[in-house]
Amino acid sequence: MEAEGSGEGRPRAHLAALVLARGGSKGIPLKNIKLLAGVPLIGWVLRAACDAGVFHSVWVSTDHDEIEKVAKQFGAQVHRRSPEVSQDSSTSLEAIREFLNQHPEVDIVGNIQATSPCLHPSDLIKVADLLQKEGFDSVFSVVRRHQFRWSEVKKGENKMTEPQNLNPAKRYRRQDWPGELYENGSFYFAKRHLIEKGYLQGGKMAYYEMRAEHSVDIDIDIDWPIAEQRVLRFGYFGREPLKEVKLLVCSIDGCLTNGRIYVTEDQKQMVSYDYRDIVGIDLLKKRGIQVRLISERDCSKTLSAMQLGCVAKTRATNKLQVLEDWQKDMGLSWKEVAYLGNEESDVECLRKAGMSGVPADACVVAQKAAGYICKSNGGCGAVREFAEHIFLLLEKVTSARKQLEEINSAIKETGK
Ligand SMILES: CC(=O)N[C@H]1[C@H]([C@H](O)[C@H](O)CO)O[C@](OP(=O)(O)OC[C@H]2O[C@@H](n3ccc(N)nc3=O)[C@H](O)[C@@H]2O)(C(=O)O)C[C@@H]1O
Repeated sequence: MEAEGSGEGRPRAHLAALVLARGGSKGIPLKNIKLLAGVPLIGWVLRAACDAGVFHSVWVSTDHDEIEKVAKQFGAQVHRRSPEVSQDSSTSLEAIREFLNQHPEVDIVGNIQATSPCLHPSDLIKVADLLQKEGFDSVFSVVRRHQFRWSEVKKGENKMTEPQNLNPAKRYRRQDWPGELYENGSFYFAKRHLIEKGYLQGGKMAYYEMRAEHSVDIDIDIDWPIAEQRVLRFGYFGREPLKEVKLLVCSIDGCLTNGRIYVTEDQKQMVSYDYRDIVGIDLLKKRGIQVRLISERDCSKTLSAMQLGCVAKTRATNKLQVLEDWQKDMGLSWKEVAYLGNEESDVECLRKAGMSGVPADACVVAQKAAGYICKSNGGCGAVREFAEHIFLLLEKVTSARKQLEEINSAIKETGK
């Protein structure tokens, strides 16, 4: 994470990334650490900031214990802020000033907003360059929009609406009009002296134009599901190259079923499953992903009755061992294995698998170990949902390759 000197014997100005994440929020409770596509909201931008390699320090300013924990998990340092700058009415500028007061070593601070989770290291590398090499005092993110604006007419006003940026007699087609630049709220970088004077934007200013598909701003509750789809498609997933999943191992009781066992008077056992999950398994198989099932219980009769056509291991006292054996047989690395579990006995497999998920009603330890928490409960569509998550990540593998190329070319361009 540590940024290097300028190479001319003069150390570069201390550039700090600062994510503001108070505990209270107007709409969604504890929004800043709510899971977005299986990752806590602040995690998305912290991952990009840490991996950019241009910051001397990466910080989260918070007033909340749980947010502090998550921030540290994602490699950030934590500034515990005062209640005065943690109110609904507190501005970002107030919180940034408080941070700077307590950190005299920082020369330039970048307020990266967690509410814009599609940020990429390549963006931050270019911004650092504008500040440190090209000498800008402040840089903020914008996005290009092709939107025609009209003046507002208040009720009772005897006025007509007027076109603001178009000529109705000659309406441009999208491709004939460059559009306009809008602040998109992803980040605001500024030198200390500006912020101390009460400005986030000022001095020698520059904007940084972000790609439209990376420009996501979670403002209200309904933005959340849209943002979720966006990060899965366009977000930054970390440095480690993603690998295609080749095998899904699914725990039977509590994932494929809801865990309930009905016992009849003649001692027969019955479980129920959701047909959507069977569709999920079929879709995975069609995409060339093997699905195997695992249970601690002897449920072989139930399984043969279900006719799923999946390899299964019942009475598995050591699930990790079973997975390791399967991996060896199939010649797979952990990265190529996805695991859906719900119990304490699944925790090790969840931790090791390249992709891991739990149904919404999984036990807490399993939830903590998993990368993705389904919205559906076990036996009620969790397998189908996790399959969908795997498909989106497969698309991601392709775009991650492109991202890596972009990071490398950004580094080359800026000569770092
Ligand atoms: C730099 C700045 O002025 N940011 C403001 C932005 C910005 O103008 C828009 O994003 C532009 O599109 O707007 C606000 O944005 P919002 O309230 O969503 O805050 C953005 C993120 O910053 C955290 N935050 C904000 C203020 C504060 N005192 N402490 C904080 O921790 C929030 O928890 C959230 O993660 C707004 O909509 O009211 C309030 C923010 O203060």
